[in-house]
Amino acid sequence: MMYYAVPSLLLVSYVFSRIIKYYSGRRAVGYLRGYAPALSSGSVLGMQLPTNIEAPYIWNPGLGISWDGRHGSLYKDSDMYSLVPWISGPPQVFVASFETMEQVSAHGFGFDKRVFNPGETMFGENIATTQKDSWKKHRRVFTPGFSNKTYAHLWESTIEIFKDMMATEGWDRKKEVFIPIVNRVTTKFAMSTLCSCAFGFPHPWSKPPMVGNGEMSLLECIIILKRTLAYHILVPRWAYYLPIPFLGMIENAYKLMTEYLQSLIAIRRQQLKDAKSGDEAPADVFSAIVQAHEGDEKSRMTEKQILSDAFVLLFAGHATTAHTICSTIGLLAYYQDEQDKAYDEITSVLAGGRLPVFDDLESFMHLHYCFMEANRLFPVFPVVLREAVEDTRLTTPSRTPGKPDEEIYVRKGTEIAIDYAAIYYNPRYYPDPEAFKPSRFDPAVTPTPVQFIGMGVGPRACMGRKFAFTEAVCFLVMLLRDWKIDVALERGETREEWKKRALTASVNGMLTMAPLPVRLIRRE
Ligand code: HEM
Repeated sequence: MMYYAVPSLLLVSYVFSRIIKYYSGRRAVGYLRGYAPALSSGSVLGMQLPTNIEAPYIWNPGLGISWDGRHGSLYKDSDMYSLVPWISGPPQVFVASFETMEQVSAHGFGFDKRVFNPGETMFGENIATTQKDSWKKHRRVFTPGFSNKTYAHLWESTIEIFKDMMATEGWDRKKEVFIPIVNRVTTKFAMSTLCSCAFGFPHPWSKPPMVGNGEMSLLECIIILKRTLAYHILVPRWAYYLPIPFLGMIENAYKLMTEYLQSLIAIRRQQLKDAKSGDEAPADVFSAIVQAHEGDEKSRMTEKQILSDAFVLLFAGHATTAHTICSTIGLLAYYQDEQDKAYDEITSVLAGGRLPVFDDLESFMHLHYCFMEANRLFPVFPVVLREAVEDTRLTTPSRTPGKPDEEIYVRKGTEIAIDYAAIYYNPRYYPDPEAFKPSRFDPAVTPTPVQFIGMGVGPRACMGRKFAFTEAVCFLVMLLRDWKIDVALERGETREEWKKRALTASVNGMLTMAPLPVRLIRRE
């Protein structure tokens, strides 16, 4: 009898604790209508298990819930719904209206970055994860690195790296080039420009920087860390000492990245010291971060924070831009009329076939709009998370004209998911949302242009916005100036079938494009 009593008691108390979790979760989301999955959408456990988002019963929505549900099927008749998990994860409120997004993104309404942030598991607190005064400190440290001098240098470097890429790949000697996976090219390109202009060290196309005495490239090391982030959160430290090859690989990548960043920091400190006695010091973002180990209390950071910020810069600064340049190329390959408009703009600005200069940036507005529209159709972050840091009120306009705003009271600890994907695919905000229409952002064509929110809104909006636009526009000008981009069809495939195969994406931490095949045809 006793044999069964203990397990039964444990089972009963577990079930009881889950019931309490569910009901306190319902109270936390102000009893907002929604779903009761077993796991919350960002749950680490859920990332490893198969996901489903079919209403009415969603058991594991997974990180892809916003992207998979971008056409709004989960919202029914309101712009808010809740996910209250009963096994693991915090209660969540998903919001898909501009008004609520602004409320949650602004300071002072009781919302901030999440207290437990998976982005901190590897290297600790950094600019993208921290809150309040600590965040202000990180932001202050980064700011001088994002100057016009940086952008002008970035423009020049983009041109140089573009030429290096063309020569090294042998494309500059060809009339037609087949690129089976554009994603790889744009990733390497964005990494090269970031290394040169944010970190101040070269990343030649033929000889990318290596980590750990040539064990693997810097890019490969970052990719391993990105793909295995969930293990860092789930697996306890002691497990890495067990003879399990997979965990050994993660630990090795982590160790190599730490050593690499520490050596970069040491070299830069020395350069900055030498510069004080005459040499010219690099004035990039990395220098700004590295120098934060000295100075007053207001801006001094620990070695751990410096290392974590350097890693975030390395990651956020290349993967996001690479993804969006890749999707822009894919869309321009398919929508030839938009590519023609971009080409006409380029030939009119670069009359006489001259090279573009940084001062031309604002003249390529159609390319800006193409990049924004690519970001709208394939947002790198389909959802952005915040947390209620106090009990607070959340409102959203009613969908029924004349009815008062919907209002709920959320408890401290509730996660708010700003559903960018659902906003972007909502015809109320972006008419004909499936279509690639860059001119929807253009005030000269659309009297009330739509809003660009793809780099966040409010004080936590993207620091690298101008960096990304400068690089992307310059890269696209260089590419389209000399090459017509076209879809690369498989035998017997139609353009429509290519679109279904290639212009598609899935969530893998962030949104990831499917392998994108294109052809480049040299312009006469
Ligand atoms: C197309 C390219 C990019 C996109 C779509 C993008 C998107 C975003 C978004 C949506 C956020 C806000 C996240 C939130 O509210 O929680 C953000 C923050 C950030 N981004 Fe970007 N980003 C891009 C490029 C870059 C680049 C090139 C850099 C650096 C060189 C960068 C550095 C950062 C940093 C440091 C933050 C954190 C800001 C803070 O919390 O104060 N991003 N980005």
